Amino acid sequence: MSENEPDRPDRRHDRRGGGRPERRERPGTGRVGYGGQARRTDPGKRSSQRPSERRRHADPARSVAYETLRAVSDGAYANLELPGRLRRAHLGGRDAAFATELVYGVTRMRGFYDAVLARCSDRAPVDMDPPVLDVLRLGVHQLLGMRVPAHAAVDATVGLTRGEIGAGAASFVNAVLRRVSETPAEDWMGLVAPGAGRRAEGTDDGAFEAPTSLEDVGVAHSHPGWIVRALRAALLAHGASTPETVDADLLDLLHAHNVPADVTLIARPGLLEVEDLLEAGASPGTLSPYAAILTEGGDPGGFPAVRDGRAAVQDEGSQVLVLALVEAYDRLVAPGASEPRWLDLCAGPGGKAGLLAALSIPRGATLFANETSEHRAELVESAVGAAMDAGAEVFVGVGDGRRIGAEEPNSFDLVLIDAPCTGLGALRRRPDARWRRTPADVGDLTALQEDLLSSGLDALRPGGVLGYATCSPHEAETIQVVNRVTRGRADVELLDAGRLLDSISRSGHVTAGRGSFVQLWPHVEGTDAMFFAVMRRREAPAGDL
Ligand SMILES: C[S@@+](CC[C@H](N)C(=O)[O-])C[C@H]1O[C@@H](n2cnc3c(N)ncnc32)[C@H](O)[C@@H]1O
Repeated sequence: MSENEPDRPDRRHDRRGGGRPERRERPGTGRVGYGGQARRTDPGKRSSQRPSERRRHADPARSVAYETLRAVSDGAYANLELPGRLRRAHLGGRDAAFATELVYGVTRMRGFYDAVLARCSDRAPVDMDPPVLDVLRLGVHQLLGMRVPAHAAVDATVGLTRGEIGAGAASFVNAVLRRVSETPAEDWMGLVAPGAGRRAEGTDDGAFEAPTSLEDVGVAHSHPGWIVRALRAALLAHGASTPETVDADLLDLLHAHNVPADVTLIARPGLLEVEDLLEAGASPGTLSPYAAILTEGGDPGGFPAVRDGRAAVQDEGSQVLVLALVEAYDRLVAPGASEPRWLDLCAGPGGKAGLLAALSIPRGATLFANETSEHRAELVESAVGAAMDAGAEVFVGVGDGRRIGAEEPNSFDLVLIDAPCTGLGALRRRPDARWRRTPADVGDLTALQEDLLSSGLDALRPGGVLGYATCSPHEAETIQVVNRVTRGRADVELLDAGRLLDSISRSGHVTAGRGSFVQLWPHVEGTDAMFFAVMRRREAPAGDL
């Protein structure tokens, strides 16, 4: 076994923590002073190597992980930053997988790891030098999240520190990580978050201990407290939980955010048969008839159809909301439509536009894909390329979607608004979003979302259908936006999005639809937490119907 390999196959974050462990010695009684010698370390665990023999430099995988985390701390996006760094360091195979696990593991669990570090140092994580904090988090992830053997995790992280930061920091990191390693991984949760409650994996029969503190729930599952509270409220608001079940459901949801999601592909309808992906080793999806799931970390780039755009990476939640909207169009609009025009108001980077473009071909519709960012509009152009080669008529434009309703009123038979949002529904795939977002973002985004929805409704032809979607379940961005905008409009009716979802889903019945809205959940449907509502512009003012 290489030193990079965990000694247990399961690298997942252990959801069962939170129960009170039997106490041995209380960590934190021997905290490590910063920038100097450890005040207390177990002499029996000291390295037997002389300093001159100790590792001076990190291996390339850890270096790439460290540099990526530094970039993320400075505002970069992990998913955009890491691939280029892996390429430039010529890392592939197991080393690339190891670096990826380090980056995403630390990004997911750093809230919990910081609570552990706070017990092992006399300096709070927020007061540490950011580079030192990043290496410490890398070390803690190896110790607690990956179960890399303690000596390998500590020595390699100290070598990384010595090479990247300096000898003084290396001795501090050495002392703190040794302190962390003195307590078994499974005990840490109960120590730093005793009120987090407990939910045993795969059971709902009594193996649940209710949390007594939402702050501790956030620490244990590494989510900021405001997100924990917002998600709990969202579970209730969307009817996914009752007051009796909400705490157990919340723990399941937060746990799901910390488990890496499988990559899901879509075989774009009319361009590729989903069977072609299944024959190449993918598994069928659970909701979308066009979904193919790559389990075991399959590489989408290995599929020629992904490379040429007949297939794409797309979560099933995103697939089904487009399919449900087009189902509404087929039932209510298509029979009377001539030269239909479709609008994707917020199209970048183009995942849903790619699906809409494929679906527009047999329906003879022209798709206008609008995006406010020039760069993201370029990505839309490439996403719709394969459908255009197959005959789709697509125009990509750069503009502010808030103005289209006034500039082109009553013009489109179908409008999709996949609104800019907090992304709290996609934390499995974008773990850095939980640390980037703030409660203030919610207010800014809901104002924009309301303006976009009003504009999209104005752009809709009477009789046309509109889908409003977010990859966030936050009540303010979902139910409240739709209710506030539609309340004042007698010309708009909400359609039963749940029934539309049922009619296009593989099983024919999905519990996610309640009333007019659909809210999917990672811990229930296994998708991102997409919300969508479908509405129709009435043919005539309500009084004349
Ligand atoms: C959730 S993303 C859309 C994802 C896209 N539908 C897809 O499936 O790939 C929201 C997009 O809205 C864009 N956006 C933000 N403000 C906008 C505005 N005022 N008008 C149009 N697009 C906007 C953002 O740049 C972002 O690309």
